[in-house]
Amino acid sequence: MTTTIQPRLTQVFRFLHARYADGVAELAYAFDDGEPMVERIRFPHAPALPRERQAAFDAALKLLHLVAGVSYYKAGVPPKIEVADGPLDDATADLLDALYLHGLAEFAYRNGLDLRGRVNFPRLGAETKRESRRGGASQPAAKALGLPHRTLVPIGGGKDSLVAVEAIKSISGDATAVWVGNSALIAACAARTGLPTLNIQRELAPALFELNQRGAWNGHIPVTAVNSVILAVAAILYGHDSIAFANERSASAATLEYDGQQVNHQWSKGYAFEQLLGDWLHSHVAADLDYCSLLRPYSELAITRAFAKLTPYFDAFSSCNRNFKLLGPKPADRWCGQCPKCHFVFLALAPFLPKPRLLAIFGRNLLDDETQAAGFDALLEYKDHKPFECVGEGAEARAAMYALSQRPEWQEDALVARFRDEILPQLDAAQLALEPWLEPSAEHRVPARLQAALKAIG
Ligand SMILES: CC(=O)N[C@H]1[C@@H](OP(=O)(O)OP(=O)(O)OC[C@H]2O[C@@H](n3ccc(=O)[nH]c3=O)[C@H](O)[C@@H]2O)O[C@H](CO)[C@@H](O)[C@@H]1O[C@H](C)C(=O)N[C@@H](C)C(=O)N[C@@H](CCC(=O)O)C(=O)O
Ligand SMILES: Nc1ncnc2c1ncn2[C@@H]1O[C@H](COP(=O)(O)OP(=O)(O)OP(=O)(O)O)[C@@H](O)[C@H]1O
Repeated sequence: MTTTIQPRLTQVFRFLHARYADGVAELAYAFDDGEPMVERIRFPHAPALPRERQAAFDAALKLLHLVAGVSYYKAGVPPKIEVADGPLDDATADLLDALYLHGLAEFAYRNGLDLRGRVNFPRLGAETKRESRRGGASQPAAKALGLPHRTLVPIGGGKDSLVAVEAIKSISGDATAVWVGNSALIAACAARTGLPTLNIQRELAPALFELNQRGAWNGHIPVTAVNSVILAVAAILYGHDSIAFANERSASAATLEYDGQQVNHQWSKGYAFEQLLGDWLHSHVAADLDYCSLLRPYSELAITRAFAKLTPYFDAFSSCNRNFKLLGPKPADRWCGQCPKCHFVFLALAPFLPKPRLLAIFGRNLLDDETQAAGFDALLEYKDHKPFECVGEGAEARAAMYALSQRPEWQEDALVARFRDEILPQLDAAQLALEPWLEPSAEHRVPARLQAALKAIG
């Protein structure tokens, strides 16, 4: 029984089954011979699936099962992984090995675990591969399905996805604002976009919370990967040919390096994961289903500059992750004002907004509060590493702070003055310009039909 299992002592993590009926996907997992833990994803008003999309849907659902398993696997991290459907082809196993290793790197680091050599998804053996090649079924090559030219744009309640929405609207792209979960804040942002909306519900297995209470391993999981594959299933089901996330260039930068391994809180928002999943969807699901990030060429500072023009969202959005907890009470204010996301977004918007406007958004001046010094120091990578949160690079935080230290309206505020007097003398002034951060880089996977939207951002 799951209720009696000691998760940290388990030997096998088992992927039991993935089923879909009437708009509900059921994903089942177990430790050892324990009771199934079942996660459910609900797709509202799900249309009947056209027959020509069935194989693509099945492939996407199978990947969702494997990817969403990361929430449960982490509770025990047993030495063996079993997949009831049988071993995986190399591309699928590579994707999952990378996701579980790098997406759980922060979890492993903070729990003193080492997952290297431990995460091994079962692969087809050489003999099986030879057999299947003889039968003509080697590496899968998915067909184009003639999916409608429509884009799913995920909404996270923060600034980034709203910049992506407005960029797509600026080229009159046909798009749906979509979000996973039941956040009222995200729903309000999605409604404000004026786009058609789609709200997919996700229910984690209650057994996971029981395991957590009984001392399971716990920590950060690569939630953007889970949301991405939920949207891949939705794209096939509802008929969209593209999924445009809003993951910035800075998301690829590691939070810290430890024992020769990069630990990146935002790994599944980074470019390496985008490439792995984008290629996998092309080869295993549909040649005409594109997965990309519309903000990939841009730094956080380029994005906050773009967001500073989107005034209609100012009284609806929040980047503070405390709003998005599944369990427990939500904060009274949209911005808690204490966490790394609040610190970073305040700092990164400050160079681009009139000061009274910024203070109205946050209801306070975080840079004139000495008690917040340690939080801002971590953002600047001064005496500390970057926080385990979705924040920009240390160098861009330093560039923003430097810009403020040159502005009369900011330079007397406690933490800006402290930066000027204590931190600035230790820095190389040539590395502190804001302008280079506003230049887009060339690296992205935005499909040709959406590339005009990139110009609306930069
Ligand atoms: C909202 C939040 O930040 N949650 C993280 C927090 O969880 P907490 O225990 O404080 O509360 P709940 O969110 O209610 O979660 C309860 C437990 O459920 C498990 N869980 C939840 C969601 C899920 O997808 N899988 C799960 O296993 C987990 O055991 C929770 O304890 O701390 C947790 C432990 O460190 C984090 O796992 C929770 O993070 C959520 C998965 C989450 O949605 N976080 C996003 C706000 C987030 O971090 N986004 C990243 C995106 C980068 C990436 O994809 O890696 C970001 O903004 O940086
Ligand atoms: N609940 C969700 N459902 C679907 N997509 C989500 C959800 N939460 C976040 N995302 C998406 O994941 C990506 C990364 O999220 P992130 O939190 O960085 O973006 P954001 O909320 O738009 O901006 P901010 O950085 O200000 O928080 C974005 O594309 C966002 O839309």
